[in-house]
Amino acid sequence: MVIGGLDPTGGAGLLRDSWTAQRVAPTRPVVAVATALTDQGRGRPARAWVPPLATVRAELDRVGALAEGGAIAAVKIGMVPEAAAGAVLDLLTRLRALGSPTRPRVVLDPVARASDGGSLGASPTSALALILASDLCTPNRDERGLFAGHEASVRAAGVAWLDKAVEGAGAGRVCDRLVLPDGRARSYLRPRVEGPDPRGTGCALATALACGLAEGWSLERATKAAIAWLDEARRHLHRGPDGRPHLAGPPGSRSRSGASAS
Ligand SMILES: Cc1ncc(COP(=O)(O)O)c(N)n1
Repeated sequence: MVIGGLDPTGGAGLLRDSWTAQRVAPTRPVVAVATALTDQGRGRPARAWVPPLATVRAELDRVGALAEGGAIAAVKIGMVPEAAAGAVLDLLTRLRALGSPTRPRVVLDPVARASDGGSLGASPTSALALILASDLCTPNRDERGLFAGHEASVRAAGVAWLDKAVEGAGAGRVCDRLVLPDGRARSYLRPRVEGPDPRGTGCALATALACGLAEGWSLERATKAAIAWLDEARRHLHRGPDGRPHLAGPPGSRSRSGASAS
């Protein structure tokens, strides 16, 4: 289950999530709800529009009903504009009320800005409310700055935290750090994959992680597997319709040449 914005270039957002889930967990059906339509990648800052809120709410209600029937194993949430934040929070509150094993696990990848510029996500206050109602939050460096000082409430809410690309990994290396709600931490230190930084890596990692959680894996195992999957995927880039390097498209699509697109 993926909830987020539609980036028509497929670099990030719902298309990226859906293609990632199809590659990582090909037998699992994907259900998607669009919280926004975006226009990005023409050398201008990204712009976003929210579909009629009643439609978004109706779609999220449908997801809530599917989850109550035990049909949703995991949820990945990406871009949530301010106008849709209340509706998504209502869904997360509804999911949290479900008992195990019906309750889907929720991975939230906060999206504040597009890498091309342009603000996309909800206010830090609304985003924090969504974080506190999820199971794992995967902010990038800029986004985690928005939530500095809230670590204690995040932990108290039972939410794990994955810091990507933490400082001090050393030359040619990269390290992500998972902090569990009980304070235990696990570091994933590995060689950096050389080459351009493609779009949508945050979306892809969070979705791959949700796919692992859907299998019933622990956070540590799902994180390790998702990081390994993304590191490999970074080796197979193509130039997207926006001229930027993208991860591969849906399974079966050819990875076009021009992998070193910048
Ligand atoms: C709909 C949507 N979701 C997420 C991102 C972040 O991705 P990126 O950092 O590649 O701009 C984005 N630009 N658009």
